[in-house]
Amino acid sequence: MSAGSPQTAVDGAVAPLAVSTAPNPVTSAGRLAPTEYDAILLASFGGPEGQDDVIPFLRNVTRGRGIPDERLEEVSHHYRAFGGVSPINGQNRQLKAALEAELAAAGIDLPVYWGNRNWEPYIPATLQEIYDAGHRTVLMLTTSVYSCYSSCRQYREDIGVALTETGLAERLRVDKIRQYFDHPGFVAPFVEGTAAGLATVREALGAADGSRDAEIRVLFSTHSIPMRDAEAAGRSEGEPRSFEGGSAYVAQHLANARAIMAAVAPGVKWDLVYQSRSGAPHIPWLEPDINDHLHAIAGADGEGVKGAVIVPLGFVSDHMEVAWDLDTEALETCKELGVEAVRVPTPGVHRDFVAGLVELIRERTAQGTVTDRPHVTELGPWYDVCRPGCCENFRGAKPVIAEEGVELGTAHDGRSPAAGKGAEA
Ligand SMILES: CC1=C(CCC(=O)O)c2cc3nc(cc4[nH]c(cc5[nH]c(cc1n2)c(C)c5CCC(=O)O)c(CCC(=O)O)c4C)C(CCC(=O)O)=C3C
Ligand SMILES: [Fe+2]
Repeated sequence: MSAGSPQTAVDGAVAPLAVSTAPNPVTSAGRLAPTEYDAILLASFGGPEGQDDVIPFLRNVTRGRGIPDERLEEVSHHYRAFGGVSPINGQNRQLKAALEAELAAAGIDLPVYWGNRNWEPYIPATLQEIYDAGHRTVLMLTTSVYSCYSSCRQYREDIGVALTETGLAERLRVDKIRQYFDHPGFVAPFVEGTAAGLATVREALGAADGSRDAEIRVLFSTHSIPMRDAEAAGRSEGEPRSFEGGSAYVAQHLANARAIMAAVAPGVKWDLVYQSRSGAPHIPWLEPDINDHLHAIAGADGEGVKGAVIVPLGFVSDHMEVAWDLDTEALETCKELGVEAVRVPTPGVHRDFVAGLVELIRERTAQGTVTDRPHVTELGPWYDVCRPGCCENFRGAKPVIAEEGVELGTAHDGRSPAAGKGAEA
């Protein structure tokens, strides 16, 4: 793909995202019938709230994951530089408030509870709070949207372990909203941000007319994960598909990036790159790293890239992985290389994103049955209930929910209306 004359509008106009509501015969095998839920659980990563929390938080995150002490030491400095406070909790409080307001505006009477994997409020305490308030049928919405162990199975395991440890396994039903990477509510803010970012970089190069687009690269950035996890993402006995790049995680990002570029600037070159690698050096993770890639395309022997639009496609909010690894490190690399760069916002509390989350809730509830499941890639809409064993945990099986053949998390002790479960025709 090369540009001499730009193949794209330079006035900031974007083409509409190609949204499909066609059912996917493959993933509909993992659908649940509409259900009368009585609470939403907003589940997230969690982060420290002060300097004293930093080390205990990092120990929570890395427990049993084989992350070297030097890496923990290194990452602790990122948090220390922010006063020990991760932006993620504040962002989740804002998201919860925005979701509550949007649900109320839509006339949907569902309370929203918040629980984290790695910091207070912890998921087990939140499940207990939900139960004590009399709710029995819970729909979990996670702030992590793609398929891989860290983004999907680990959340399902944390609920499985929490239900088991709190003794609520037979008393509380917890289902999960599909991985929603390709829901238009998640993708639309990136379309808007990428178009604006491209306009800014063109202007910085003195080429608002797009005449230097051949020197601009859009870099879609996501969290690196170990190759073994990447290969196991979305893979299971029941999954008939093979995925581009050998990984559902990779394929989902590539498909999203294509959808965004088709809407924004079909003539501009782009790449998928990775960030925030941890783990021992001899263990292979997804590459290229964003900083290495910037050197490769813009350095002395590079391809002459002079402008970069950095799109944090893997993330829902501007938390530490964005604020540090992109805004501090990657933008610094761009400066060193003389590359004009902008970092596009994450969905955060963008109105399209919040409205999209309410749509995702509505497609699952019997209260306001919606059968459309919009998606902007051919991979989705993703499964409501995962295929057996998908996104394998190589460190040993744990109790898990929202997986075919697994009963855990499907029972409740009866306050809320009995809800039929099973795949829809
Ligand atoms: C796929 C993915 C997402 C995106 C999906 C999602 O959002 O869930 C994500 C998000 C996040 N990751 C975060 C922070 C950390 N992740 C770590 C470590 C790791 N992440 C991994 C993967 C992912 N991580 C993996 C494979 C590891 C290695 C350890 C392991 O195999 O489990 C470590 C340990 C130190 C280090 O190695 O960096 C920290 C501190 C924060 C909070 C930021 C804040 O505080 O604002 C967020 C949102
Ligand atoms: Fe992480």
